Amino acid sequence: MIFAANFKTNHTRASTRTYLKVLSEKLSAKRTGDRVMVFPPATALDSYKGSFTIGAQNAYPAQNGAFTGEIGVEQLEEFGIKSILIGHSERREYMKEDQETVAAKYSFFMEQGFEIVYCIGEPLEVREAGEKAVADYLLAQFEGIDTAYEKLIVAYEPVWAIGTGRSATVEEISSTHAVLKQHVKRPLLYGGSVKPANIREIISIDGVDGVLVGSASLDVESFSEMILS
Ligand SMILES: O=C[C@H](O)COP(=O)(O)O
Repeated sequence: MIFAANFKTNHTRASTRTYLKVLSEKLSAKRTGDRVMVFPPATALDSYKGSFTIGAQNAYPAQNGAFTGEIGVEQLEEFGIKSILIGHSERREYMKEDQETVAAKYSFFMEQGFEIVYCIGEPLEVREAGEKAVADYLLAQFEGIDTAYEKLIVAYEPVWAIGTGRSATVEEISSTHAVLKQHVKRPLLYGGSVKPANIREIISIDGVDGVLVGSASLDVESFSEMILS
């Protein structure tokens, strides 16, 4: 099982250091075979020691160069970071990353040998249009994406469940993951209001290989509780 924390625009360098120190102490009790990944904000990236993987929430698809405000591979290599989130719905929405942009970023970091957590998810109006509409929407988000890449992890995050406190139902997760598993033979995470109260139910669903957690991962006790539950 993969437990991934996406801090988004939360935590500082100091609070991330404290968080990871506490997390590292707790993870000695985790089940063998579970993986823990933490995606802190860029200012908190560093080469931390612990039984977790540190990943970047984003990076510009270049080794380095004249890309004001961006970080590239050079800045990630300094800390030995080789995992990255790509396609998160918040970047598609707020940073206007369209499918072409997302696919180009994916191809670049795939060529660099990065482990990629590739995020997909439908808006509420698509969910309300029915399961076929959801399947069509999600499969279109694999346009330009090499789903055979051995370092690919997919995260299914229905947009309407992100940050709302209302996760998708067991039936919605089960049926959607079943469709995705027909097309992608890689680990498949669920994200969208995962928290200690629903984690057991969600990771017990067939086709769920882990979770990508936002809000409920910001507190190390909460994230640890989900991992160790
Ligand atoms: O990357 C994490 C997802 O956006 C889920 O966020 P959330 O747990 O706050 O709903």
